[in-house]
This record gives sequence, C-alpha cells and structure tokens, in this order.
Amino acid sequence: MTDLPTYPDLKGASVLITGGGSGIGAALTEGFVAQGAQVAFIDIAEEPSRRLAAELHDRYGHAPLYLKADLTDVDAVRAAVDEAARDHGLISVLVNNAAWDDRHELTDVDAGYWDKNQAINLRHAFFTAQAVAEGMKASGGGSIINFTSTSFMLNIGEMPSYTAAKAGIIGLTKGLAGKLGPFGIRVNAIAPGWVMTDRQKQLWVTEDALNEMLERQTLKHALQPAEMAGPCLFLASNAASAISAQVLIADGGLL
Ligand SMILES: NC(=O)c1ccc[n+]([C@@H]2O[C@H](COP(=O)([O-])OP(=O)(O)OC[C@H]3O[C@@H](n4cnc5c(N)ncnc54)[C@H](O)[C@@H]3O)[C@@H](O)[C@H]2O)c1
Repeated sequence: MTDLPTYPDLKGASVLITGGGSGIGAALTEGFVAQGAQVAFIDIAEEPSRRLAAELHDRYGHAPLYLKADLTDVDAVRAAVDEAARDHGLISVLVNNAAWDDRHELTDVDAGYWDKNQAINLRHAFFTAQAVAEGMKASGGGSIINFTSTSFMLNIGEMPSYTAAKAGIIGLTKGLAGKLGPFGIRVNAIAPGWVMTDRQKQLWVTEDALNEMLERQTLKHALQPAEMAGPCLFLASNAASAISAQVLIADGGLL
C-alpha cells in the first residue's frame, strides 16, 4: 500500500475496525496501520486475523490489536470497544465494515435467519457507534464510517435480508450524523461496487459475471480491496472535516 496520501491527523489516532481480518477489512486495517494509527480490529475469524496482524507487524514494525469477538453479541462488542480504548486511548475513528452477504431464497428465511442476518449486517453498526460515542464526545469529535453496498440500489435479488440491512446502514448513518454532529462527530457511509475479495472470488466471481459488471462500469478494471482504503482514510481524516451524513460510492462508475 504505497500510493496513498498520508493524513497527519491519523498518525497515532485510535482506530477501531469491525471485520478487519480479511477482505476489504484487511485492506482497511493495513491502510490505517500504514498511516501510523493505533489500530484495533474485531473479527470472528481467528486464523486470518492473527496472520494479518503478524504480516502487518513485519511490514510496518507495529501490529494492529486483534480482538476476537462475535459482533452479533452486543456485550462482546462493548467489551471489545473497551479493550481497544484501554490499549490505544479513546477511539477517534470507527469503521463498521463487517458483514455477511449470504445468499438466500425467500422460502428458506425464517425469523431466526432474518434476525441473525440483521445482527451482523446492521445491528452491530449501531452498538459499536453507541459504545464509542461518549468517548468521542469527551475528546471533542471523531469520525464514523459505515460500509453499505450498491447492491440494494441495483435491485440485486439474491439476498433481500442483506440488501435491506445495507439500505438500513444509510438510514443509520444519517440518523447518527444528525445526533452526533453537534459534538463534532462526522458519520458517513461508503458504498462499494463489486470488489474482488477472496470470498467473492471463491464463491461468486465467474468470467461471465465479471465481464458483465465491467461492461456496466465506466472504469474497466475489476475493483480490488485496497481501492476501498483511500476513500475510508479520506473520510476518517480532517481532510473531510466538512463532510457528514454522506454516502461515497466507490463502484468504478457504474452506468
Ligand atoms: N466485496 C464486495 O464486493 C462488496 C460489495 C459491496 C459492499 N461490500 C461491503 O464491504 C464490507 C466488507 O465486505 P467484504 O466483501 O470484505 O466482506 P467479507 O465477508 O469478505 O469479510 C467480512 C469480515 O467480517 C468478519 N465477520 C463476519 N461476521 C462476523 C461476526 N459475526 N463477528 C465478527 N466478525 C465477523 C469476517 O470474518 C470477515 O473478516 C461489507 O460491509 C460489505 O457489505 C462489499
């Protein structure tokens, strides 16, 4: 990750990222570590998370703090936020990135599945924000960045519970921005298009599907996880001091 600008205010900042152990989240974790931030990330998947922390230590000389927790467990979320703040100081940047884009048929969804889906795709973003808000208020401000998705804007029909949650992320972003703005806390969302994570490549990327997407993108390259770090760092930094309640679409310019 060499071609991103440096934001001086992110050096030493206490940053917390959900789902930071793999996929786009791993690129975000690296992006903030490369800025010299004090990064903590929450992830349920232990093996890739520990591997990432070790790799980043080797590459940058300091490791992010890995916190193993299930984000659907609100008490565990609160405990992880407390631990991050104990180690790194009050959190000034929160990135709600974790999600679960499980495909589902209408007939297969019961109330338990729906609630679990919402718990990982929407609910945790509220409770992490709740857990960091008082600290941000006490330190005079902060930045919260929530990951949504263009999938619900495109009427993609493979995962209605996920797309409902991702639409909800925008409502949550705007509601929190209104509530927290008077305390100097900015809340924005990033909406990626189709990004070539390992999970996407293993489960859903085919040559035909990718070509179809590239036809629709004005930019004709397959989007990579590292390309989501730039928009996130920008929104986290003071360079975005006038920006709140916005959705930044990073989809290669979909037509
Ligand atoms: N990849 C894409 O094409 C794409 C497109 C649009 C939006 N997005 C959004 O970008 C963000 C990142 O997507 P991604 O593709 O990297 O996702 P991913 O599924 O590859 O990674 C999600 C991470 O969250 C972690 N996680 C999942 N459930 C958890 C739980 N219960 N507790 C703790 N950690 C948990 C996973 O272990 C993983 O490290 C998501 O919000 C997603 O909706 C991604």
